[in-house]
Amino acid sequence: MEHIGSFGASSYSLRDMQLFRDADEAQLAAALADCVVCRLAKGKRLADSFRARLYIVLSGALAEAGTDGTVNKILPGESVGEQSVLDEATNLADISALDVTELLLIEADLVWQLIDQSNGVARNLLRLLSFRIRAASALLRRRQKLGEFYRQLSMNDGLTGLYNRAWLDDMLPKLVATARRTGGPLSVVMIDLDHFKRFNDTHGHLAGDDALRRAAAIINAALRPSDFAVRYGGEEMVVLLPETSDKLATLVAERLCLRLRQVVIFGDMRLPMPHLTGSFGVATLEVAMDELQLLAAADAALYRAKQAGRDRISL
Ligand SMILES: Nc1nc2c(ncn2[C@@H]2O[C@H](COP(=O)(O)OP(=O)(O)OP(=O)(O)O)[C@@H](O)[C@H]2O)c(=O)[nH]1
Repeated sequence: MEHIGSFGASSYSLRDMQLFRDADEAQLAAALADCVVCRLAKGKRLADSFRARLYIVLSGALAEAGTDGTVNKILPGESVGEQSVLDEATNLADISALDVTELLLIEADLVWQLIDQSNGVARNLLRLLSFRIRAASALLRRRQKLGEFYRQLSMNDGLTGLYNRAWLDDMLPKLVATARRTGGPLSVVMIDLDHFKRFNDTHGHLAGDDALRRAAAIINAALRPSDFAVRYGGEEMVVLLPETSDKLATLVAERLCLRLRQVVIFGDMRLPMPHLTGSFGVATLEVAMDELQLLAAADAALYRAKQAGRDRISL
């Protein structure tokens, strides 16, 4: 960074600077006359490792790079470093010149002096900081929303919108632990669509995808808000039923089985497989079981439902 003279000897006007707007110009001009004006070549970083200072852009522009890849442009009349002056820390993280840039450099002591002497400067500084806090909060809110969006994406299955296997692996142990702690029942229903390979072979994979989406929507819509539907893999789904006994889970599975059977995939009954059916395996957590054994029990029950002729439930 090259020192090119004093502010008093330069042709720059205080009127154009946010921090000095509506403040006593003559008083400020006298106070700032000896301050250094320096020039930063295009692309050069504003390296300020040892002292907290305020910089006001006189011409050109600075780029302040955030840790999230955002770039904040600082234009003539705007300043950087207010916060580092106030908290006496050097935090001019990653600031570089977008163009040949001339800066007014004000040492921290002088900034404090100006604040003490001028209500206008103090007010402008507060306004600036308030604006920055608002901008930072808005950015934080945007990031939170984005984070929530990606969290949802990572938990849900892309085709059906049901929870995915990763969510199940995370959540089922927690549900099991809760059931153990409270002593309440926990049931699961494993669901497998019947003859789905034949459905795909007959109507094509895209129609198969569509049917799978329909089946998932039917199952999801038939559950209580406290239940969870998960795509377990392929055409297999799992329903988690907290606070649900084996008797109640059987009723739920029967309802799901009936609802699925009633769905009309193709209105034209002359087409092969105009309906979808599913087989359902019900299991309820027992004292010695962990989550894997609970799923294995539901899977074994599902196998029995398939063996018994499909389109039915089994315990
Ligand atoms: N369209 C579509 N098909 C899928 C998807 N995931 C799995 N499948 C198909 O589902 C079929 C499952 O076939 P199988 O495991 O043989 O079972 P099935 O034909 O349903 O027979 P049963 O289960 O014994 O009644 C396979 O053809 C898979 O390709 C998917 O996301 N979309």
